Amino acid sequence: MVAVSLRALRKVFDDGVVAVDGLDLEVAAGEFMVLLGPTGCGKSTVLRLLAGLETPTSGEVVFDGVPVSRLPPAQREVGMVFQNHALYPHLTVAQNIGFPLRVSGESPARLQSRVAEVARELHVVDLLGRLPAHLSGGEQQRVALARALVARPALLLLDEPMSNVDAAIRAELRGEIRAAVRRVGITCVYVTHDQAEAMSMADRLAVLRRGVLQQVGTPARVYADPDTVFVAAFLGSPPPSLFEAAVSVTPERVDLDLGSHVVALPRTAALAGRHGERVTVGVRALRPGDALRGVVRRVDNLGHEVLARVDAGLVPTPLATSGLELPSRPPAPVTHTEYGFYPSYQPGDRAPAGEVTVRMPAPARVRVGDELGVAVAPEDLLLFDRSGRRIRIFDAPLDSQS
Ligand SMILES: Nc1ncnc2c1ncn2[C@@H]1O[C@H](COP(=O)(O)OP(=O)(O)OP(=O)(O)O)[C@@H](O)[C@H]1O
Repeated sequence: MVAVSLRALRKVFDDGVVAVDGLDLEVAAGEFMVLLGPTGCGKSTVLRLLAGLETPTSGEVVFDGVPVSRLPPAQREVGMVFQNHALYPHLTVAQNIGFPLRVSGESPARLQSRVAEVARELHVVDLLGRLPAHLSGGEQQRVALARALVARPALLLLDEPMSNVDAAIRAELRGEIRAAVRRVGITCVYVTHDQAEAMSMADRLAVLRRGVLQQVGTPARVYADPDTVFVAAFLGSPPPSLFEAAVSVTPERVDLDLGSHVVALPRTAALAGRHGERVTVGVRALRPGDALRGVVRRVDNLGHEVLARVDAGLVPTPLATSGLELPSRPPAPVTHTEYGFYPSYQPGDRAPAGEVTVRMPAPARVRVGDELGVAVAPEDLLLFDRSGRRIRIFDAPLDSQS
């Protein structure tokens, strides 16, 4: 197990693309770190820099305190599984797993014992005699992982390893991969653009945007306490609504004017100097109540709960202000209740303009076209300034009465 430090890491490709821009990141020995971000944000480039497949333009990759940026891949003790982790089709599982050791000239006895050992760890002992064509997607995945681990690397790098796997078994595989990595006991950096994968697998996750680190922390912390509007929007299920509001500060009170409704906010230092400022507000899911009223535009029945999208007449944040370059698909018009165990939302989806999501325990008698009241409490609101940085409204009360 190795501790990894990335120090002011920067990678500019020959065509001028800045893929990684001043990245500082610490990965503790034995930690499972997930790099998360939209396509093109530089995740794979970071992994390739760790593996030694790319050389940094500036900055340093450090393993256990030792700079390794100039070391070739073979000297870094790194195991990798990339998106197209093709197994060799004419070799058995055992031969596939043992392949890296055969190439490095390992003795047959040692090769065999090591293959047996890693096959036990990855639960593929029963598959050793099979050809890859006779394995399920999940089994191929485990074999690829075994092959990456057979040489006892100090660091495991996984780049969207499940992208070729059926969506249906991906959730199960997440748990399997996580458990296998834990059994083996190895530092791991895992790249994905799938927030569910990141949230369920990471010890900590690092959110990247255009090569710049946005936030790093435990999934629970980053989800609940995002530093930027980009992070809030990227880690949202259901997708957050983003809308505009104005702050009003008087000696007595602080209010947030949503247009159709005013919410009293705590009198805290974070808001003191912001009278008249327009802010971006993010909300994930609200409860029924009587603060806002609107018409239900969409209903998702998830079995255990019901999500209703309510057009509450809020002023949507322009995409430019939100800092999101995520593809925003036009919302499909939904004229009926959608049933399903998982929301049909994709990472980066946003609620359509002016709509908020209301979460209700199932069963809930709500239909498209109904009018619904919505509660809004200050705790539901994530506020961001014009640059997209979070305004933490519960920090530092202005006085003891607040
Ligand atoms: N060899 C290269 N030459 C020039 N530009 C490159 C090269 N490799 C990557 N890039 C660019 O660097 C940026 C980051 O790419 P990278 O593959 O690291 O992103 P990513 O977040 O892993 O995306 P994805 O999820 O699509 O794999 C992109 O703009 C990409 O086009």
